[in-house]
Amino acid sequence: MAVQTPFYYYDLALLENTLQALNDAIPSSKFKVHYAVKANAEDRILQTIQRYGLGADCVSGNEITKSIACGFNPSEIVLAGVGKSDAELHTAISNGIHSINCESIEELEVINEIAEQNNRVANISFRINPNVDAKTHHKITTGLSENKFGIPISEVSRAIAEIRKMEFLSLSGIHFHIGSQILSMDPFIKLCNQVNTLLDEIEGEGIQLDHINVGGGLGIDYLNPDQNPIPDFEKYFAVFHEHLNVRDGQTVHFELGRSVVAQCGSLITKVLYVKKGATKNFAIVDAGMTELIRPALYDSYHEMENITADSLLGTDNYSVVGPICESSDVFGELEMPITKRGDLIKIKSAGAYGQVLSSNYNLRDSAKAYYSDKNELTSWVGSEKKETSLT
Ligand SMILES: Cc1ncc(COP(=O)(O)O)c(C=O)c1O
Ligand SMILES: N[C@@H](CCCC[NH3+])C(=O)O
Repeated sequence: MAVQTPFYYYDLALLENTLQALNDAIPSSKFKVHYAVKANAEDRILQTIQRYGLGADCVSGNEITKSIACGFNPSEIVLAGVGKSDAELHTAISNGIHSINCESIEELEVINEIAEQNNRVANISFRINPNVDAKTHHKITTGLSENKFGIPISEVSRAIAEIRKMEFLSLSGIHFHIGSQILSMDPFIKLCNQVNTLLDEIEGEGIQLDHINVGGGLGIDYLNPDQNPIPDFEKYFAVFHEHLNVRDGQTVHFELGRSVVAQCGSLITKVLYVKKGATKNFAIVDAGMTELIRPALYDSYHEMENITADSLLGTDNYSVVGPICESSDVFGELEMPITKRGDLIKIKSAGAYGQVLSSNYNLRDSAKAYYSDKNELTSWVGSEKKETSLT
């Protein structure tokens, strides 16, 4: 079978185990998880997640349309985004999604107009910027005052005054998202404390909210993906169960992306050349920042493994680089079994913010996705090389 490298490989059994672990860890019937579609929007991934009862957190009109096509009920879809276009708002409102996370007072008037055109009342959550430091990479921090996201806490009263004037809007919740790849629970505890104070204030204005959306952000173990394939959902949910003062009748929404899908995906790439450089060996592979941009964008670490090398031949150090015409097109440096042209390298933890962030820069072809429940691929790897497992 002709299989073109590079390709994404998704372990659906691991995805299902992760979803089961997530559901088992939910401590309260008031908790509802919406999967952040931006992390991976492959049909089969979305369909699997939908089967486990999660809702969808979208950031574009196309994500809403795709989520509905993959089986999500519009009443379990939320939309966020600092710059929603009129067309995207039409998509959200005409489909009757659960709520729109409004990120500025300026946006309210536009949403109100579009709701009126659709002759519907739109449920609004205020996305509030809590100025909580997520203590993660600065490029994926979203809840600090300097970030573009959300309404500043100091503006909440004004936002309430404005929404009261809008005939086609109903304030049903508040929303937060402080950042991504968060491993310490401290920022989430700080967030809970901020939310509690704000809930008191909002209730002081005579408003009862039906949901509190605390966003996503739970991190994964990029350093030990094989040992820790499933994040500690129990510890994460316990923080909110313990620290959030949820009122009777209120639900708590979560928007988890990375923690659901990162570990089930890998990028499989073939070694084109092993080149002896002046100071190091380069393993030049056929995947690049076009298939996985995280190392180039955030200097992020992804574990790699030569899955076809003969381990008896010894090891050497390699800088694994892609073919793209950019010096940042580097996946990392590591010691691997002696590597040669034609070997396959598995770049792990690529299921989140991998394929969705791919591009055709340098006019490259788009890499395809394969899934573990089709054994065509395992036999392909086996016939190309020696018997090896992708999982
Ligand atoms: C508003 C919002 N919700 C949810 C997520 C998902 O975050 P994560 O993949 O870290 O769980 C993001 C991305 O950071 C986001 O911007
Ligand atoms: N793209 C980022 C996460 C951003 C999340 C979206 N707000 C990453 O790969 O880590």
